Amino acid sequence: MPRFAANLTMMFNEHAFPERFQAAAAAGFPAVEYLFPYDFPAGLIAEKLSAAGLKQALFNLPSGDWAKGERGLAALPERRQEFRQSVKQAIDYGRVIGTPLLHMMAGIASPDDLAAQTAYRDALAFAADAAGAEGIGLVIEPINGRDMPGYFLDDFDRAVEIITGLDRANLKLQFDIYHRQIMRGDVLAALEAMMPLIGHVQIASVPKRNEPGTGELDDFRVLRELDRLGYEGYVGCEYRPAGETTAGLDWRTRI
Ligand SMILES: O=C(O)C(=O)[C@@H](O)CO
Ligand SMILES: [Mg+2]
Repeated sequence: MPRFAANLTMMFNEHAFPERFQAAAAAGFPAVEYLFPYDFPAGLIAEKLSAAGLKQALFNLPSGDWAKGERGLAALPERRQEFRQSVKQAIDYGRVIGTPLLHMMAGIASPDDLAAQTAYRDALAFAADAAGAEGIGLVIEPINGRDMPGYFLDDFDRAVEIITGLDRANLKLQFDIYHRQIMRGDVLAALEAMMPLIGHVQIASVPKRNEPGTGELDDFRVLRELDRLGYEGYVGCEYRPAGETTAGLDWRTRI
């Protein structure tokens, strides 16, 4: 059975963010992930984690002005300085919170734009090296264009090619089963082929992004396949509960 991390951005929204840690632990999760910790002091997040007896699985680098539609800075050449500052901020937080992984979002840019391609590869190498110096891994995640129109990293094969090309031991793929099913399907074959490069996995049902087991894919079969393939990381539960979070958690007993 995979080890699950509750995604506190999507789950336990019945509580204010700082109270979600305790709620996730009470619901039996050993670990948590979320998009951004930056609205709170890193020390407070570390206290909440430790008081709840939780491990941190991952969080994202600052990704620009989310409310205005920004989804990362890495592929935006004109934001290079800000991007580099964001790497520093994420690593400062990561050190205090104790995260093993950071997710670097690419931004809204055309994948065919040569300047964006160069900026992205440069940003990725910079962030991987800076995180690696602190013993932290870096992941990148292909995201489907229906949820995130115009997102630069919109293809799994391209992500694999970029990761392989940069050849950094701490640079891996964030394989979100929900995005893969929407973009390409063929989930089991892709997991097997990409497993050596996978640093983090996330799951939600397709198409509604609710609890696993409520959509078109046999999510439980996919989760058992992760075990068979020897995946040892966390599986982030990055789904929107259909109702109250704890009321929908019985899917974990059906794997
Ligand atoms: O949307 C997702 O999927 C994620 O994993 C986020 O980190 C980025 O929005
Ligand atoms: Mg995801």
